[in-house]
Amino acid sequence: MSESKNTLRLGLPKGSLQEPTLELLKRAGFNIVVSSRSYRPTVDDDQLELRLLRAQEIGRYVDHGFLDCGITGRDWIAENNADVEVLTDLRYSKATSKPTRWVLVVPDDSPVKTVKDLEGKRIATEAVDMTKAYLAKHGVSAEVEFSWGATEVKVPELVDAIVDITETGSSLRANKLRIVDTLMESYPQFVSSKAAYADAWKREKMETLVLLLKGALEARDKVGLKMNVPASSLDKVVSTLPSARSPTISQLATPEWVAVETVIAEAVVREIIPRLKSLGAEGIVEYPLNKIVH
Ligand SMILES: Nc1ncnc2c1ncn2[C@@H]1O[C@H](COP(=O)(O)OP(=O)(O)OP(=O)(O)O)[C@@H](O)[C@H]1O
Ligand SMILES: O=P(O)(O)OC[C@H]1O[C@H](OP(=O)(O)OP(=O)(O)O)[C@H](O)[C@@H]1O
Ligand SMILES: [Mg+2]
Repeated sequence: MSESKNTLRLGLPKGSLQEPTLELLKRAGFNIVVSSRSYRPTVDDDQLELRLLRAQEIGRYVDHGFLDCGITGRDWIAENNADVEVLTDLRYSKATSKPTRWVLVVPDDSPVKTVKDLEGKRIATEAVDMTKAYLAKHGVSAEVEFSWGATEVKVPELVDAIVDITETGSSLRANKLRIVDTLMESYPQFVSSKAAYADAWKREKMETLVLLLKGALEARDKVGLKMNVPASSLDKVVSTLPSARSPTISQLATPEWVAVETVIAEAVVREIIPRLKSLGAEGIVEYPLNKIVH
């Protein structure tokens, strides 16, 4: 076991968050290979030592110091009451960039309208403590039973309501379920043990990782756009571009033309390009971005 000072042991979540997390690390510049059945992925950075663990357990293992740091959902860090340093929220999810939501859910045709209607009833969930704390906050006394998963199938035959995860809502629709309330929103977080945070080398390594991960996330839905524009329509072109900062404008060799370069949301490109074209822009080039670091 290499316990040398210059190694950072990072836990990555197996399960729902595995693929999006490896994809994000790849965009951040780290190529990770997970061979089948192996929970020790390899990475092209010999200062990193990786472990794949259940998302539910990473917070606890960081707290206890088996891992220096880890990426896992804020929901499980809170549920485990893990005493860790949160370096950052990482705004990605399984399928979209929306957060995971833990929701109180009943069958579409249930008479339950608010949490108060669950007085004396039964609720199944994987997040028992979160659910108990929520009921206590609302002064409702109901039985909360732990569910190992496939929780949607348990209403209405086994329980009156469930508290489960939703992202896109498709599982709820498929199971004809209705949301009564939201208990928590969660994104993955990058967390560190107190000891790793106090170690100058580890802390710097983690801060670099966080910078690269955030840069990769920031660039994810954006593209670069550059074009040549007649100087006479420059003002109109600039007001068409929804850039957060002003675009870069450079003079071309011919005085009547300028080059414009900017970063915009990929979602608006298909509307903007025809407008730029109609304003006389030429040589419009759209290119992908790997990272944006502010
Ligand atoms: N559909 C989803 N969309 C976004 N995030 C999700 C989704 N499902 C789970 N997550 C997030 O992934 C983490 C792990 O989720 P969960 O507890 O459901 O375990 P899992 O990895 O899906 O394994 P399993 O559900 O099979 O036990 C949590 O932090 C959760 O917020
Ligand atoms: O709103 P949606 O986008 O449909 O996401 C919600 C689903 O995602 C999770 O399941 P997961 O993929 O973790 O499988 P699981 O049933 O094994 O937990 C969760 O338990 C829901 O079933
Ligand atoms: Mg799951």
